[in-house]
Amino acid sequence: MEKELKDIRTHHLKLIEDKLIELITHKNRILAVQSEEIGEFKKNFDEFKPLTQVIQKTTRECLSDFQSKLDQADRQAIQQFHQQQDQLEYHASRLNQQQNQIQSIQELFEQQTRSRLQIAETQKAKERMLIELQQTKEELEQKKFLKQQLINNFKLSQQQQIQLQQELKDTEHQKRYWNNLLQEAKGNIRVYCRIRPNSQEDMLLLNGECTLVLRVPERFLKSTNCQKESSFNFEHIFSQEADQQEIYNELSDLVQNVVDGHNVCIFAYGQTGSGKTYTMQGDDYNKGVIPRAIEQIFKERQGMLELGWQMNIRVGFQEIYNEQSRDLITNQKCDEVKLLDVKDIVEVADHFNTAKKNRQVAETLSNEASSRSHFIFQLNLQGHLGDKQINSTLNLIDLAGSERANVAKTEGDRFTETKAINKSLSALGDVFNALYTKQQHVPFRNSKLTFSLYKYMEGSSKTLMMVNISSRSEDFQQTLASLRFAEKVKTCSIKK
Ligand SMILES: Nc1ncnc2c1ncn2[C@@H]1O[C@H](COP(=O)(O)OP(=O)(O)OP(=O)(O)O)[C@@H](O)[C@H]1O
Repeated sequence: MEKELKDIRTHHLKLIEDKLIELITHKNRILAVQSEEIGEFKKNFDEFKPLTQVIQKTTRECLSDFQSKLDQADRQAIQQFHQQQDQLEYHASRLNQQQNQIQSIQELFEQQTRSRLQIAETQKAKERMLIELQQTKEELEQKKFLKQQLINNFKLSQQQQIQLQQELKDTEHQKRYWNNLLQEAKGNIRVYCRIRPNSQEDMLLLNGECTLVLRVPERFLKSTNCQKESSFNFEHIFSQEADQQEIYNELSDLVQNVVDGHNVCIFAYGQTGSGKTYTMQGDDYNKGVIPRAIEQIFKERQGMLELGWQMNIRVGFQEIYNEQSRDLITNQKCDEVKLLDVKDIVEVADHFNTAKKNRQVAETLSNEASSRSHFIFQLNLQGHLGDKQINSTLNLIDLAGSERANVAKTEGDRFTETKAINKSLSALGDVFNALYTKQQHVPFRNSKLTFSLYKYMEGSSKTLMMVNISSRSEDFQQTLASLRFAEKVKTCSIKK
């Protein structure tokens, strides 16, 4: 076995060796062929070298020629590009123009569409208006018919109106007659009292609307010889709380008497500062008797004008100081004031302002003249309707401060003033007494005040004395004096 293996190996080795020898021989043959081919190639190369150089040169020339042609082509291409760009821009601008034109056309189109819509709406509105017109026409026809009916009714009611107006005139006449009777029943002279709101003291006690109790304050008990308490009765006593409207309500029927054709005098009496001017004139927010009376008379006049009356109103403003009378509009001394025609309340207010200014000037010249002088506002009413006539005057008087200073203790201007005031106020008391006790002789010539007012106080005239008093204990003596004066005036009406 081992021998067999050894033989096989030897055989194979022999085979490999043969193969290797064969390979090497083949290789050598190839190498020989190759070196032969290289020698051949080298020989060929040397032969082709000048040709190669010619080819290279030709190639270079070709390249340079090609390059210059390429440059030329480039330039041409750039030139063409610029030309085309110019053309493009030209076309672009044309395009823009065309676009703008298209836009304008579009806007025109939109406008047209809008106009068409508007026309359609106008058309609709026109149709609506035509319908409305038709309706109005029908309504007009109806109204025409109604108007004719109204004219017929109006003619009928005109006759009724004439009848009613006649009845109204008769009623007015009767109203005046009854109002006068009522005033006569109340007395031709009335005394009201108003307490100025200025203290919490209990010097004055109200007992109902007509009775007032005056208590003598402690410190005056020894100096006065009157009772501790005195009671006073008047037609009406206004408490401290009473406002301007409440006051006016109580005397507006007197003002009505003027419209009914009777003379009326309303006096505000009292010591300085007791509220006379406040009661008569008031202020911007609390109108007093004068502005309210003016309003009432103008209102009444309007009613009478509507009933066919011819009416004329005149006003005058007077001041009496130291027994001298002065017209506050002309600012001249006078015996009788000049009455001025007035159309309306505004004109009266204008004159009032002039009077106030003239009074203020005098006041600054002669120290508190307004407290020391009497102020008279006069309103004359004249009217006629057929055979009926009215000629009456309303006198609203803000008297000088009534304080009874001891004349003997005063000197100079104050002496003259006090004397004049005392004289005129006592003359007023005397005239009241003589008038309402029906004395033969009425001493109205005793003072400028009574002389100015006498003719408005006699006959069917009505007089109201508004006594303004203070409730402060330091004013006790003045309050007592005022109440006593008022009581004296009141007794005149009782004696009647
Ligand atoms: N009832 C009242 N309610 C409110 N204020 C009042 C009232 N009465 C008077 N006054 C005020 O008291 C002050 C004095 O009043 P007023 O001037 O009316 O007094 P008078 O009596 O007219 O004085 P004189 O005699 O000096 O003119 C004023 O400021 C006024 O506004």
